[in-house]
Amino acid sequence: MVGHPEALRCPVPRSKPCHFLRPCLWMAYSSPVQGFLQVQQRTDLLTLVGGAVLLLLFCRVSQRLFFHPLARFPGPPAAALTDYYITYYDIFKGGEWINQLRKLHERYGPVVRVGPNKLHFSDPSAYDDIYRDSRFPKEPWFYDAWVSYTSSFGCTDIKGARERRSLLHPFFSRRSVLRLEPVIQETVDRFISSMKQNRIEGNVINIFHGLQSISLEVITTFCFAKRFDAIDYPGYQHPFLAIFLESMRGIFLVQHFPFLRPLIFGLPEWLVKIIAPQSLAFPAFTRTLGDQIDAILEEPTLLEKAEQETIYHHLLNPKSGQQLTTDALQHEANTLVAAGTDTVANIGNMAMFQILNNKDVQRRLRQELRDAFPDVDSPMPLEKLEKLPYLTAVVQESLRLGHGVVTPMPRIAAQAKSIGGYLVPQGTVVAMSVVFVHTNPDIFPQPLKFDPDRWLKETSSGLHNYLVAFSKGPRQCIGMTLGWAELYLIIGNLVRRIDLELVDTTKEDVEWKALLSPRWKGRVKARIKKVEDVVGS
Ligand code: HEM
Repeated sequence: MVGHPEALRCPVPRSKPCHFLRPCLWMAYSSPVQGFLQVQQRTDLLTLVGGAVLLLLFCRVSQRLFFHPLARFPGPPAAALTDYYITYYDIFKGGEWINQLRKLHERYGPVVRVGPNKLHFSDPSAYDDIYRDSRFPKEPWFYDAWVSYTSSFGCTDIKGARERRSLLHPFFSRRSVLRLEPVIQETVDRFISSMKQNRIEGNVINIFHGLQSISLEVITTFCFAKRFDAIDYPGYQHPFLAIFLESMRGIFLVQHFPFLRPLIFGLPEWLVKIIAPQSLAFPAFTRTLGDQIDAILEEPTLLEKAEQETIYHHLLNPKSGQQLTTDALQHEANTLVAAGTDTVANIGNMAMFQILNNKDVQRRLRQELRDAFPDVDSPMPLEKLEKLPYLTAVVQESLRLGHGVVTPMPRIAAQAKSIGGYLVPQGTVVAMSVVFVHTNPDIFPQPLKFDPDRWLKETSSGLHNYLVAFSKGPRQCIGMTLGWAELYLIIGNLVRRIDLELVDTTKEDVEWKALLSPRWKGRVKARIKKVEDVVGS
């Protein structure tokens, strides 16, 4: 009706305006004035909406700060208001969340509110309360980002996870791992041969990359009966390993900004390459593993022809009673390869640095291994390595200081429960990084010192309860037996059969930032001093 004569004629239809009012009314409904009024109305509307938003915000802020069930727990107000508090340390400060957690616990005590609905604990007693409770599911917000919701790792449904674990369990049993020991040994042998070759060429070795290629070879052989031949790559830098590391960064990004997921997976590759090239790593990672699964599904005889049993024998076993979709097979592959590669390499990296950096540890370990295997040519069976007390203590101490997974793994308190002595309301997201158990000075005096002897004292039997690198409870690491086996065989063989020395490496090189696992700030570099003997040379 704007500007319509009818509209001008009957603004006040029932009362006849006096002469004085008429021009005023005309003015009021003429275009410029009406425009002004419209602007006015719009401003009013904006003010109204703005006011409503501010009111809602005010209510939200007050609810989170003063009336939320977690309001009584101490912590920074910013964390009580938004989960982006953690995002800031995880993403913008690049893996600084654990350091910030340390500061928060120093300031606020053993329990800190780290998100609107999240608590983090630092008292070791809380670890069992959280992770051993079979009623506490994994938190979907955290685990969905791994694009492995139907896998053993990513499944947040308690019953679903139990079923998947029971399907996988036979493969990870002690008996299975012993049966597969020759695969690990053969991989370590190839690695030692390649190190000898590097020595001839005068190359310094990046220990972490070397160990990553061993663990990748082992897990892909176990999964798909296929080697990636990562050990044969120059500098042990198989492209898959670079993709793998980048994809971890991409996952963290998607975790904090879930709206990015359809962008990464939906947009054409050329566009993502321009906008966020690093995020392409994850699709590339899953594609590489997807290709392995497609190959098995197209040619099932690949598994039959395999020299040893593989994980996919179990997953595709019709007798299991579980029919896995292609997506589920893919998710499990993502999980197994990621979980089996980085963890072992990280702990091994810490172990080799500490051994080579500490002459006394190196001397005692070598002596024990020499006594057990006087002939350097003789095989070093896992069962015999496991009986060596000092080697065992070195592995334990490496697990303690290498941690395994450092980012706090969140669980949902399915019921109100006392955790670390604090009554936590039902529905709260609770977590505790293993770092707070492994570096607790009351349990491990001088916690940052690499001291294998702490595991050998008569009083140390209770210490095992506080070695939680593989976590605890119903979602404890399913590959724990395999992880231990790899560490015994890698460390035992490397220390007994070659004489390594560090090159330009200091303890700052094993400082880390948290990106699920520790991400080393530097590199542990070493070269062979003397070859006592090398298998396959
Ligand atoms: C030293 C080596 C290893 C360490 C320190 C380690 C540590 C861990 C930790 C802390 C978890 C619990 C994660 C969570 O709470 O969500 C876990 C889970 C898992 N790990 Fe390991 N791991 C190691 C080796 C392996 C290996 C070799 C495999 C073999 C594929 C493996 C497969 C898994 C799987 C499938 C899960 C998920 C289990 C579940 O949620 O039910 N891990 N690991």
